Parts: sequence; structure tokens; C-alpha cells
Amino acid sequence: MHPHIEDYALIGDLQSAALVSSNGSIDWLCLPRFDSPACFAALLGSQDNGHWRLAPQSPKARAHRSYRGESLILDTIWETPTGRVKVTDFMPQRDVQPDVVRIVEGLQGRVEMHGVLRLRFDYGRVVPWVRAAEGSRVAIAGPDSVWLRTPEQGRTYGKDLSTRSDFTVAEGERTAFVLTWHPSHEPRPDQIEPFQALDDTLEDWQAWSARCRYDGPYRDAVVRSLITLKALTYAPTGGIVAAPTTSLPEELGGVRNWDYRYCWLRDASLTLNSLLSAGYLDEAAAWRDWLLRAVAGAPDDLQIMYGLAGERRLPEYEVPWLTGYCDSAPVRIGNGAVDQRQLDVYGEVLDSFHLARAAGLPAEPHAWSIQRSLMDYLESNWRDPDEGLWEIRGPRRHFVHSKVMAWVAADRAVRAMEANPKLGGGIDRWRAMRDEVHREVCERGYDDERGTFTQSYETRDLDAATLLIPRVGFLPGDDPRVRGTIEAVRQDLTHEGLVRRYTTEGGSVDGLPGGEGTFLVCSFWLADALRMSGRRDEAARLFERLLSLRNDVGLLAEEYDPAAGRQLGNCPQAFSHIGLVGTAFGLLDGAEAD
Ligand SMILES: OC[C@H]1O[C@H](O[C@H]2O[C@H](CO)[C@@H](O)[C@H](O)[C@H]2O)[C@H](O)[C@@H](O)[C@@H]1O
Repeated sequence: MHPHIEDYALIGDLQSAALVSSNGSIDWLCLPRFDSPACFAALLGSQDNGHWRLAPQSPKARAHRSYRGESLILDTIWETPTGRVKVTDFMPQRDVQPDVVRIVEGLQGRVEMHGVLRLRFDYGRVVPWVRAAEGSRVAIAGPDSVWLRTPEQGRTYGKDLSTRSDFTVAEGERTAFVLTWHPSHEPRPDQIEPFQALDDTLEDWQAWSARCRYDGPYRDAVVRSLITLKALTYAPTGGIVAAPTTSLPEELGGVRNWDYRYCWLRDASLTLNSLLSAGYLDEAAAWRDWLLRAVAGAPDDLQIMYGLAGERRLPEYEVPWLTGYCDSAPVRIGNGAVDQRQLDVYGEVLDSFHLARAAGLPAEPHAWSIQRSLMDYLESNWRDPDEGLWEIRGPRRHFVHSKVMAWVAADRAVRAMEANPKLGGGIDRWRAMRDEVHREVCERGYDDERGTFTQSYETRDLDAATLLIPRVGFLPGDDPRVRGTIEAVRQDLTHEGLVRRYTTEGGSVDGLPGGEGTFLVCSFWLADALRMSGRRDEAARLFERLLSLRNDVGLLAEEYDPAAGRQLGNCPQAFSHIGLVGTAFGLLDGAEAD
């Protein structure tokens, strides 16, 4: 039986991340990068696919956990019949090689502890050779090797293809495990000092969090979301992943299982907007530079997603030896959406540049050249059908959201040139395009009878993405067409007050079998649309309900099943935390009542 998705907490080092369950087991870890093969993949299979549990021996032990202050350091406090013990899990921001540190500290009495480490390289498939060397254990298979440093007290031994540790911790004692990955052909890397690493890591995160500019009633939730978003950035390149996991299902037992360990232009631009709104300019500069490298080349070669360093090939394949989270198969690596046409990404990228300029990010001449060439491409292509932001796997359509985002792209380009005419570009053409897109969307993407925007020109069905229309400035929030869309979405797309992306019943637009949960970011968009249409109190109530869906350490997956009361989909998902930050900032504006 797998732990619930909401039973997992995140630790990470800005290059990869691990999921730690509330029973003390690290069940997911890819090394050395977010998108490397996992060496712990129990999350998507069984313990035989790799995990590392460290917890009291007593079956009566009960855990309570929290992050230490405004950091990504996880403290789990275990109460047992013989005493209390704290396990602190973190990944220090790395110098050379990645480390996972687990510090065990006796708080009261004496507690017998037990550790089980099963390393399985290549997504839970390859059992390494393990031997004792230089006072540690080293596990090697193919290109990977992992060193494990264990406490001096107690006993470490091999059993059933795992490395076990038995030891006792008394009040006031502190001891550490350090797991270090490195390429197997290289000599053992320098060893870190775990207690010093703890102090340094705490200081790094707290210094970063202290720079957050949000000053309102939801600060704890906002900072936790920002830390989570920061943890999804890949520091060496500035790329930002959509989530650190693959194939956590959108429906338990279903097939809607995707790999999110890549940089989507859409998700990353929106992540950046959240960081910018809270005053984080350095990340904006790093992302801009990543983007300039990734999209360099002919504009019609632009992809909607890339690897962490801008890699273009992310072929999708299935991993048959993993049975999937709660038997939700297949487990997929890579993402076939890489070859899709999604015309909204131009709008998201240009909007992100627009916000970066407004936030005072120093100009970079290449950045405008890229924006011009993106606009030139979009001018000739915005009339085409596409797969849209939901990355449907059915036939292309004229999605209203894609067209609205084409309007956003033109609008932001025009505004950039109005502010700085020296930039150079086709301002008159872009103005004309902006007007034409607006007219067409209001004619062909609006259902007069029902008084709502639709999902695409081809249908009367609805799409939660149309809730973004006031947020991006396409129409004001009090426009009757926006108000009508809010009501229609509420009628057709909500489940117990939470919003689905679109309907999946009866020959779904997305071309996929099965259904899915409510999509969390869409519920945040509903809160935003309500606020912008003058219904602030309803927006705040919905926001607070959404906050209550976070797990015990403030994390949100992609989706939520209100009937089962469970989170679904990849976790933690940038989209959901982007939604949280955006709505919290929005609620600071205009505190007018309904
Ligand atoms: O719904 C089917 C599609 O689901 C995934 O896409 C979703 O995740 C992306 C990353 O967060 C996001 O940008 C997109 O808006 C979401 O719909 C998956 O990546 C696709 O391959 C799949 O077709």
C-alpha cells in the first residue's frame, strides 16, 4: 500500500529533490538532476524499487513533522514508548556532488532506531554491488555510485539486498547519515560535515525567504509556496521544472500519468511571475538567460518544453518494471507533448518579460530580439488550431485560451514599444493583430445564448482557462461576459466547489480514457475571477478552503479529488503553488467587500 500523495514532504538542493513520506521513508530521488533516473522509485512501485527508511523500531512510534522555519529542512519528531527523537532530513546546496543528510537527535529517553537503505539505480531496476570501504558503504552499478556514511555507534549490515542500521539514541545525543552520489568512474568526492551543512543550509534558505516582499495575512502559506517554487529551479542553468515527479496519477488506477521533470515555457514563465511578484529578481535574470539559450535558433523551431539545460529531445516511453503509484500504469519517462503546438506559450513568455521589465530587471539586448522574433512568428501563425495549454492528445482546435494568449503577446509587445520606441519592431502590425484577435475571440469564442466564453471555436463546451480573461487584461472583471463565464464554469465544471479543467465525460476533447480530479490552479483562477468581478469575500472564502487542502507541510499536488479527500497528480506541482501565490497577492489589492 502506497502512502497517500499528501503524505509526502519535499527536500531538495536546487538540482534535484526527494520525497520523504510521513513514515520516514525517502521513496523518490533522482540523481544527479531532477530528470536523471531515480535511485529510489518505491513511490511508483514497491520498496524493492528503492527507498531509504529511517525511523524508530517501535511499531507504536508516532510522527509529527514540519519544516524548520522558512527553510526546506524537514524535522520529523517521533514519539515512542521509550522516548522522543527528531530526524532532520535535508539536501545541502551542493558544491560538487549531491548529498542527502539525515540527522538523528535524541530529545528525551532512549529510542532504538532502524534504517533500511535499498538503492536501485535506473528507476528502481538495477541492484548495485555494495561493499564496505573507507569506513563507509559504497554501492556501484554502471555509471552510478553512492556512498553511505553511517553513525559510528550501532551496527550496519547487509540483509535481503539492503543495507540496514540498528542503533540507539539517548537524550542529548546527535548522529548523522550522509548519502552522496557521484559518477562511478571518479574518485570518492570530498566528504561534507553534516552538522555544519545543516547550519549553512538553514542560513541559505532563511536568507532567501527573508527577501520575500509579501506582507499580508497569508505569509506562511505564500513563503512555503515560494520556497517550493524555488526548489523546482535548476540552479546551474536557471531552468524551472513543472514538478519533481513523474507519473503520479490524475486518477487512481488510471492512465493519465505524465513526466513533469522538464521546463515548460508556460509553467516556468508563470513560476517566474510568482517569484517576481515577491521581489525575486535574480531568478528572473537566470530564467531569462536560460530561455535565451533554449529558444535560440529559428522561431518556428520553438518547442513548448525543454530539458533542464535546454535539451530538445524528451522522447516519451514507458517503464514496464514499475507498477505505478497505486497500480496506476503506465509509468512514463519523457513527455510526448514536447512535439505539440501550443500557441499560448508566446503570450506567457512575453508577459513574463513584461513583468520582469516592470519589476526593474535590467534590459538585455538579446531579450528584445527574441521577443521580436517570437512575435513575428505568432503574427503569421495565431490563426492556426493547436493542442492548447492542456496539451490535449486529441485533434487540434481553435482554443479560446490560446487566442487570448496571442492577444496577450501582441499587447505586451506593443506596450514595450510604447514605453521605449527605440526598441524597434512592428508596433502598428502588432496593434492591428491585437485588435483582430480580440474581435475574433469575442465573436467566435463566445456563446451569446448562454453568455459565456467557450473552450474552443468548435464547441459550446467550457474550459476553466477562460477564467484567466480578466487576469490577463483581455476584458475587465466586471464585464458581463466575464461574469457569465464565471457562472457557467461554476455550473458545468465544479465538483464540490472546486474546478475541473474541462469535462472528461462523453468523448473527451483530450483524447484520453478515464477521468481526473479537480485541477487546483483552476480553483485559484476562479478565486481571482471572483475577486476581479467584485466578489472579494467569496474569493477569500474559496482561497481559504484551498489553503485547507494543503498537506501538513503546506504542499499541493496538481489535482484534488473532493469525494475521496485526496491529492492527485504530480507533487508538488508548480502550477498549484503559482495559483496560491497569485491569489494571495491579488487579495491584498482593493479590500472592498461584496
Ligand atoms: O492532460 C494531458 C496532458 O497532461 C500533462 O499536461 C499538464 O501538465 C503540464 C505541466 O505542468 C501543463 O503545462 C499542462 O497545462 C497540463 O495539461 C502532460 O504533460 C501532457 O503530456 C498530457 O498530454
